[in-house]
Amino acid sequence: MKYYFIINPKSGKIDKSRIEKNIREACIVREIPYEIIYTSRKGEAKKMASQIPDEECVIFSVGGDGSLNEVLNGIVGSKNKILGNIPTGSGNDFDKTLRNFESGIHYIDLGKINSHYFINLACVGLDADVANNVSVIRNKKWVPVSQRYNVSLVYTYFKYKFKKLTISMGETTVSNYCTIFAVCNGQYYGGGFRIAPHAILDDGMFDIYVVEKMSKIKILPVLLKLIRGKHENDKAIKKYKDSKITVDCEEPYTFNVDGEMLTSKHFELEIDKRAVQVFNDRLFINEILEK
Ligand SMILES: Nc1ncnc2c1ncn2[C@@H]1O[C@H](COP(=O)(O)OP(=O)(O)OP(=O)(O)O)[C@@H](O)[C@H]1O
Repeated sequence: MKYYFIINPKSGKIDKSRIEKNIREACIVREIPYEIIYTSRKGEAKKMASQIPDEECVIFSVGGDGSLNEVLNGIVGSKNKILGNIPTGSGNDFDKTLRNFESGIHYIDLGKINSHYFINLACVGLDADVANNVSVIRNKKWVPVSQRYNVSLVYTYFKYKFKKLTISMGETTVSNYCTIFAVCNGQYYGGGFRIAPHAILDDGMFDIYVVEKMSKIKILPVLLKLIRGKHENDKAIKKYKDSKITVDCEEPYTFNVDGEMLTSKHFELEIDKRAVQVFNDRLFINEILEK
């Protein structure tokens, strides 16, 4: 079976020439036919993945969660293309859940938001704005790469404006101004916050976390608990499990979807059960990431 590697040279800080050398060595030792392709701009990974012949193969995203999302959206629907991930991005949140899954090739669930697929998490509210504003902070050359998320957190905390959402799932409707709304397939977001410690990649359900409007002073302890992974029993945090959700907003609102932005006034989210095969041979992945 052939392996394809789609490398985002701009992801994270890992030296991609070393990764390329490790890929070549790992494939040659195993006598696996392979091809390496580099992206030159945003959006290209999806196109490249969709243009690969629909024959049994593994297509690896070599990058962060944004690149993985692009490759996923390029292969979804194919019965032959298996999704692989060599996590060389800054956050790599999806891999933090996948790496605890059994080694091998597995069918896992996907989330769908309007017509866009996601593998890890879709969120809207303060936490999503922090992730979305990282792209604003990225342009400020005086902010070190390691501090982008923290600077975005402070910037977003002061600028955040609550917006009203109507969230419908099963018998439940939540209609209020929103602090946090996270729809999780994976467990981690924001470069390592374990928002959904009980989320399972193949259970056919989203783990859903909602924090309604509260004063900005009261948000701080909730955020601190979230950062420390101690938020599960906080009364301000409501938890649900469902496979279908609709969200309506009075004005356009921007979801963060696997690290990418999606703006609309109406969102339909649903689980596509066991919709993609993922490659999780940890020996192979770790060999490529080795120094
Ligand atoms: N050659 C390229 N030049 C510029 N941007 C690219 C290129 N290839 C892909 N991109 C875009 O770069 C963005 C960030 O990539 P990615 O998410 O893989 O890395 P990251 O931000 O370092 O990691 P993470 O999302 O895990 O924090 C994505 O939106 C992707 O579409």
